[in-house]
This record gives sequence, structure tokens and C-alpha cells, in this order.
Amino acid sequence: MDSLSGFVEKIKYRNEENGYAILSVESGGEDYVLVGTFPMISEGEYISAEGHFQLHPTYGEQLAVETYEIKTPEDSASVQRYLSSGAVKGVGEALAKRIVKKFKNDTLRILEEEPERLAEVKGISERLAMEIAGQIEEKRELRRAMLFLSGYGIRMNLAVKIYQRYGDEVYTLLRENPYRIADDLSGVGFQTADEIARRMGVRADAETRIRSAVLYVLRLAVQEGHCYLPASLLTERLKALLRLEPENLRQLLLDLQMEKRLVLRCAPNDAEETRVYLANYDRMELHVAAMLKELDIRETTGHTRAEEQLALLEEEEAGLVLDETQRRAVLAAVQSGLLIITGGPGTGKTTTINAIIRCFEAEGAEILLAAPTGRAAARMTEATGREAKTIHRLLEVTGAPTGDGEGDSGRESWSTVRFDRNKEQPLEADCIIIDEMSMVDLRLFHALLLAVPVGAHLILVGDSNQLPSVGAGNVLRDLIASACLPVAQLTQIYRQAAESDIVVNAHKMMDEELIDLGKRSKDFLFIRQGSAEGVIQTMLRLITEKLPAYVGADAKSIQLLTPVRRGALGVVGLNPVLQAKLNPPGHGKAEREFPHALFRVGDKLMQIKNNYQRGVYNGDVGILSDINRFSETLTVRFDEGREVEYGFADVEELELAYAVTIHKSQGSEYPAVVIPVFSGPRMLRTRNLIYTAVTRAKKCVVLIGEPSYFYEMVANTKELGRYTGLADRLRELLQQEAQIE
Ligand SMILES: Nc1ncnc2c1ncn2[C@@H]1O[C@H](COP(=O)(O)OP(=O)(O)OP(=O)(O)O)[C@@H](O)[C@H]1O
Repeated sequence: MDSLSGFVEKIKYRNEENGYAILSVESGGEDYVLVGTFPMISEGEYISAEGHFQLHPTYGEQLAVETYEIKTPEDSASVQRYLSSGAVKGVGEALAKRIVKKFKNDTLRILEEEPERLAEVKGISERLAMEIAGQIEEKRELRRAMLFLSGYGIRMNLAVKIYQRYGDEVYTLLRENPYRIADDLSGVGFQTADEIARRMGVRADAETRIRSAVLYVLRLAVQEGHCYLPASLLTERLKALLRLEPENLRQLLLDLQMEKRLVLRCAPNDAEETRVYLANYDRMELHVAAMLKELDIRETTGHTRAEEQLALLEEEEAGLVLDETQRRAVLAAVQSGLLIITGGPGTGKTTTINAIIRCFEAEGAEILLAAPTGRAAARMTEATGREAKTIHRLLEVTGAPTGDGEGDSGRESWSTVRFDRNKEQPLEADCIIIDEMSMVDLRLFHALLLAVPVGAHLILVGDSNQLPSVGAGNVLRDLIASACLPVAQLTQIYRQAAESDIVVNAHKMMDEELIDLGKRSKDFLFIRQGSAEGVIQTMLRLITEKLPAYVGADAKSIQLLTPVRRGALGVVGLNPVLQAKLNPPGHGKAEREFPHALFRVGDKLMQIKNNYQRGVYNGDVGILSDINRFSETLTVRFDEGREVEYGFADVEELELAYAVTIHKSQGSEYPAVVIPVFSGPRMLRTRNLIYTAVTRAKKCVVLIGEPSYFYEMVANTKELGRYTGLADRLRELLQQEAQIE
């Protein structure tokens, strides 16, 4: 361990979110660089730090700090230096000099014990004296809390978060119920609170412990995509987490229900067990069902004029005759408040959307188009020739920085997401069309419905065989499964599409027809390879040599899609291999090693979480255009040519994107796609997954691996089961209505 003490000359960089900072410290007449997490440190303070000196390739020697203490300056010279540094707002160099001149070696005691006496100094009013005292007190309090919290093994940045939330109540709160921090604070998991509680001597069977564990297990379930858990599964997971059999669980659940933290619901089918919901998910399901019911108004007018428009359209576009389901979908769209259009690739979803737009436009209606991701919105814009936005932008999202994790998973916290378009200020539109609806989760759908104005038509379009949304819920499927909302199911594959084996085989997967992998196809190829190394070599040859010319695209736009993150054939293993080949180091090409990856100018990168401040969203892809060592920033040029700057401390939001998981590829299309097909976790060897991957390709898909694994995936219809109740809620509501009638 190395140590160093000195004055903080300058804070060169600070991340306000997590306290990570780079300091320039003067010690014994020399300047040193210190890096680490330093919450609440100010220039001019005297720091005593321990850590390890390391040699940074660009910045030279720096001390990576593990622990540190802020020392109170003792001699009058140090006190003066501290006060003049700007650490105390309202006190500059001249004033600091006067204070020390007046109180000499007693300055520090005066500051702490009799701050009102500061007013004796010329130029300091009583108010300023109290303000200075307040600041010094606040810093001392924070440091005291940090010390207390670090005694329970709490990391510094978490300690700041806890202190910011509870202030001086932190001491009593932690003693009474340390689990509160896991319940109240996003980013704090049960395990963290449990460890604190253990150190505080809380019993393993304490009620506070079990209550907190219940809420935690339900929050984790939400992160897995569930809206509720069946009671027995909840109990099972609790047992594993707590390592004991929780007693009186039923009563505890009822108490939590009384407190409106969760809701117990009987399943509609008596044979099924009780469903346990977090209160807000229960509310959202109910609310969504109720809003859909309101929207689902069927009219009888508008029919004839829409027929006229369709006739005109067919006249203008040679070869286009809408089939019966497409025609019915268009007519239903103009006559219903709500319509769901679903179908596989090439069944004419876009064609139908365009026909619908035409009918509404002919009536002078205001139309809004949106999709869940930037890429899907860009494709919708291209396909319709009209601006389509992301749903977030449509709803005018505000607030919500990233990095505020929910639970232990580091996902974004919704508590800070605000939409300016909502019930009070709904969208201004007569018709709203949403594409790629399979990617919309319950929360976003709820927000969208709130903003749909009375009397507007809402048209939801998607392929329900795609993977479900990343967030909780299985909205599109539930809407269809409820069987009580108007659905247009498109089934016919069109001529142009029917020539493509990508489209034909995608439909075969769903229809359980055998796919001949030996067929000489123009756009659907399977290359046998038994080893991971063989797969990698074939993949490299395809991406760098064969495919670019074949599909007429540059190598970087050819996408490798894999089911997994880890392992040689996962995202983490493949990206550096592809990077070395597609964007090798070069003279004058800046690069930098970050804890999670090496980035080089020219790299293809993906944003991996929503960042509303920067306006970049999970799944957005761009090219790294600049690394600036001086300002410590990266610049990424995203698809639409927009440049976004990242501080070095925020680069964890970015990942190399030569290879991405199939989950992350949802809503995107690529000229060519390469997919390794190999053994892997059973839950990732499903039909939905391979179907989603294959249908991302526009011109060519190449699968590399063992045919048996491919067939196994196609046969595996066991989807990642999600516990969602929206379909039941819809049925309940509509049945109630039928009974009343
Ligand atoms: N009724 C029709 N008559 C003739 N051609 C049609 C008809 N409907 C669709 N097509 C053609 O079929 C092809 C696929 O249609 P479209 O792009 O609308 O399907 P999609 O369901 O949106 O496909 P994907 O999901 O792959 O984007 C297009 O070339 C389109 O012009």
C-alpha cells in the first residue's frame, strides 16, 4: 500500500453521479495525480490517501486511491490556505487572510465552536458568518456519516447516496431497520442491506428481513420480465434467498398488502394459485386494461370513403391488390378506436400501414407514427416516407439520467422517468400507429395509453412471434391472447417476399415445417462447423471477404448475432476478434483501454442503456469518431449523423457492437447477418430466439455450426415463460361488461 498526504490543488474531473474523480494534489512541493471515488471533496482540502501507485500509459504515474481521509488543517497557514481555496463558498483569498489574521491559531476552533464570531472580521456579515459555519458543519456531518457507514462495509458512493437520502436520520434508521435502504433506494440490493443487518446483529428470522426479501424477490422477478409471481414460486425463491423457511408468510403478505406495497390476486382459474404483484405492476395491468377498453370503440362510419381510397391506391400502384385480411385491417383501422395488426415477415404489415395512413390523410387527420427503438423508428420513417419517432420522444421524455440502477441489476430506475405527454397533456392526433409492438413493455405501454387523446385511433403493429420486450410484460401477446380486442392477423406471404428463403424459412419455423439446410439458397445459408475455432474462422472470412461484395454493403454493417454474452462465441469473446480484423490499430488512430473494453476510433459501438439526457437509447448504434484525452471525452456518431459526447467515466454505457446479442438486435435490420449455432444454455435455445435472429437479415443470413442445434432450437417452443396477467384483466373487464349488458 502506498500513501500520500497533501492539498487538493485541483479537481480535474468529477462524475457527480458516483463521486469518481481525478485530483491534482500537492505534496512536499510536488504534484501528484490521485484517482478514485471522492464524494464531497473540495479544492483546498488536505487529504491523506492510501492506495497503489500505477503507471498510466498516457498520464504517467497516478495513485489509485482505496481509502482516504480529509484532515482538518491545523496550523494557521494551512487553515488560511484551506479557506482561500474556494472550498467554502463566499470566502476568497483576501477574506481568508483577514480571518486568520484576526483569530490566528484559534481560527479552526472559532469556525467550529463560535462561528458567529466570524462577523467580527471586517467584511463578514452575521449572515455570511452563519453560512460559512453551516458549510463547515455540513462537511463534517457528511464525513461522520461516511465513517459510520464504512464501518458496516458500505462503499463510499453508496454511503453518499444513503446520506443524501436520509441525512442525520441515517443512524437511527440503520439501527432500527437496515433493510429500509434496499426498499427505498434504487441501486441497493437486498444482499447489501442484509450484510449490513448481519453486522448489526439483526436475527436471520427477523420480520424486517423477510419483508424486505419479499419485495426484493418481486423486484427481481420484474427485471426478469414477470409482472407477478405465483405464491409458491415466491416462497421457493424466498427460501433460497433467506436460507430459512419463512414463518407466517401468508400474514406477512397480507400486511404488505395492507400497506399497499403489494397485491394478492386470485387467478381467474381456481386451479391456479394466488398471484403476488408489486402494487404498481398490479395497478398498471388494471389501468392498461381499463384504458384499452375505453379506446375500443367501434364505429360504422368512414367505411365507404376508405374503400374509395383503397381503390385509388390499387389503381396507382401496379400489382398491388390488398388481400382480404389486409383490406379488413384497413377498414377496421378507420372504424375502430383500437386495432392490433400482426403477422410474420413479408405479410404486408408495412403495406397495410401505408394504406391506413392514406385513408386517414385523405380525411385530413393528424397522424403520429412511433416505434420503440431509434432504429425501428428510422425504418418506419423510411417505409412510410413520414417522420416516425421513438415512443420515448413521442411522449416527450424528460429527466432520468442513467446509472441509477434498480435493485442489483443496474437497470434504469423508472421512478425518475417523466413524460410531458400524459393524461393532462395528451398527444395531439387523430391516429397513432405504433410499429414493432412486440418490443413494448407494460410500463411504456401504460405511459403511451395515458397520452392517447380521447377519440383517437390507436393502431398497434407487430410480429408476436418475435422475442418479448426486455422490460416486464408480454403486451402484444397478451392483447392477442385475450381474444377480446380487434386483431388483424396477416398470413399471406407476398410474391417478392416469397422468393426469399429468409422469409419462407421464418414462416416454416413457425408452421413447424422442415427446413432443408442443404438447399442451395441465395439468401439463407447453413455452413457446418463442429468447433468454436472453426466457427470463428468461417465467420471472419464471411464478414471480411465474402459477404460485403455479395450484399453490397461494407463489412462493418454486417452483423454478427449470438444468443449469449459469455464464452468464445458470445458477445464478449467475439467482439475483440472482430475489432482486430475490422478496425485494427493504425497510425494516428486513437485508442484507449477502459476497464470493460478497448475502444478505438472507427469502432462500431452500441449504447446499452437509456440515457434521456443525451437522448440515446438502449440498442442505438454508432461509430466512435473521436477520443479526446485532454477533455477526457469520446464522441460517437450515431446512425442519423448525430454526434454524442461521453465523459470517460460514462463509457460503461457503451459496448463494442460488431457482435451483439439477439435480444439487443430486436427492432433492427441488417443487410446481412451471421449467426453461430452451437450448444448453449437451454433457455437460450428457443424458436423465438432463432426466428428473431434470422428475420433481422434483409439480404442474406448465414448460420454457422451444427444443424442438430438449429433443429433443436426450432423445435423448442418453450418460451421463456412470463407471468403476466394482462390478458386475464382484459377478459375480466369485458366479461363484466357482457354481464351488465
Ligand atoms: N397485397 C399485396 N399485393 C402485392 N404485393 C404485396 C401485397 N402486400 C404486400 N406486398 C409486397 O410484399 C412485400 C412485403 O410487404 P411488407 O413490407 O408490407 O411486409 P411486412 O410485413 O412489413 O414485412 P417485414 O416484416 O419483413 O418488414 C413488399 O414488397 C410488398 O410490396
